[in-house]
Amino acid sequence: MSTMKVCVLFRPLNSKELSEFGDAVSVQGINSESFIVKDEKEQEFDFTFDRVFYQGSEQADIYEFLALPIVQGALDAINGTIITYGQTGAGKTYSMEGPSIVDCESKKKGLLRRVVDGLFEAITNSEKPSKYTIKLSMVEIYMEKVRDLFDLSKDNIQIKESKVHGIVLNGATEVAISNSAEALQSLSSGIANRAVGETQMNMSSSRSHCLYIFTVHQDLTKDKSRTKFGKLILVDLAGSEKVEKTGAEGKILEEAKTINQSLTALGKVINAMTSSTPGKPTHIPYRDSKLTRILQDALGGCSQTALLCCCSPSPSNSSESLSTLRFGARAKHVKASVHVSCKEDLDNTKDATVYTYVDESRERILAKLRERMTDDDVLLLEKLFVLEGIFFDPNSIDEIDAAYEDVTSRTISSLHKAVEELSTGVEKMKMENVALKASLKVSEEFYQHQLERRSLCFIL
Ligand SMILES: Nc1ncnc2c1ncn2[C@@H]1O[C@H](COP(=O)(O)OP(=O)(O)OP(=O)(O)O)[C@@H](O)[C@H]1O
Repeated sequence: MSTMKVCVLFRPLNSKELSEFGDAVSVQGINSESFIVKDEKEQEFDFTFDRVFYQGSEQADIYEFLALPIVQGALDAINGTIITYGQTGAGKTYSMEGPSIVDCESKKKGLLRRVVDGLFEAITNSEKPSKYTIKLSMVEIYMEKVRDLFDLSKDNIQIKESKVHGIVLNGATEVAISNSAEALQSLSSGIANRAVGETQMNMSSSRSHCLYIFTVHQDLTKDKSRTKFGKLILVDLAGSEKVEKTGAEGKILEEAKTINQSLTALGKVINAMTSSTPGKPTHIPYRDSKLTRILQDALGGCSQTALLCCCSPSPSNSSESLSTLRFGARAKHVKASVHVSCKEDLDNTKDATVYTYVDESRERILAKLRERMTDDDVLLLEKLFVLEGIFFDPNSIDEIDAAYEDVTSRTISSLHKAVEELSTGVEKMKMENVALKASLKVSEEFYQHQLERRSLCFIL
């Protein structure tokens, strides 16, 4: 099942484009999925995506088509990512925030506000006997450093991985939000902090990636033993334009290279997912950038992803628009399956709660067992597997992590020690070699001397 939805948005022409090129556009729509784009040489390129939003499209339509299924997924513990991609000024932030996050007429509200409203609306209307808790984190990635937008003093957040919670931003502020108004307040303070950070670091927001991370915890109240959680990440990427080609120097060039690296990493991850064969493990290079690492468990494989390729319709930007569209076209081939993150109490009779992380392999094993056994027997085996450590027991994850780190650091230090011992041994052997050579030389000279004496005696 393909869960990568790729859409294209052509924003309206801006005043600069109108004054330079009038109302000329490089895009010719065919229908709601296909269009043609002309490059500077008037060469035409066909594209087909899941949906095209032409100039004048409604923000509500974009939300409903692109984001709503992902919002619903997050409430069902399916991780999801919504990414806006495109050159600076193409409409990424406008799509996320609208013209302003707070002060904005209802029709123009961006994805963020609609996602928040969608989450709380679904919770209110939910017939499930569940208790939901939503938490929000906001971070910015600039020059490969992750900064907490709720606390600018945390400017180098580390990324960790836990088997229970997946990718975790170590120490990043998580704000509990219980309604749309609270969410809006937090979002606007994060966005204001981003502007403060921009001034502090003398950079532009278009040179950093901004991530809005919503975590939805769901406790099934009737059966307190089950907790599900889904993560929904909205990503407003840095501008994808090729600044290197413009002859930029110094800091701007460094920024451009870093952005390029992380967008390339994103492209590689998408390509790796695209070329993967079901059933065959493929290496997906999530660790190549902070961006892909953070998105690891909310991108591809086990999650639902949507990419909004934002483009200018102006002929003056056709080259950048084509580059954005090619990125989107590659992403379009992603095939993935949906995965549910779920912690489940398997033994309510015990004081200590035993949670089991439901992963795909475990589900596969259980499905196989269910073919031959009764549900009760499978449940019993499942408990046994947890006790025997055959299935993962997330309660011990911290201990496992700590033990793993411990073993790793012990291995590294014993390797260091071995290298030191080897170097000392080599030095010792070198010195012995020098001494041996010297004594050999003395012996040779002595022998030579004896030979000369003998031959002299013989002559006499
Ligand atoms: N869908 C749209 N409808 C109306 N105006 C838009 C739309 N998209 C963008 N604009 C206008 O274009 C301007 C630039 O858009 P925006 O700031 O969203 O670009 P961006 O891609 O986020 O750029 P950056 O990389 O600098 O963040 C906005 O100020 C907005 O006025």
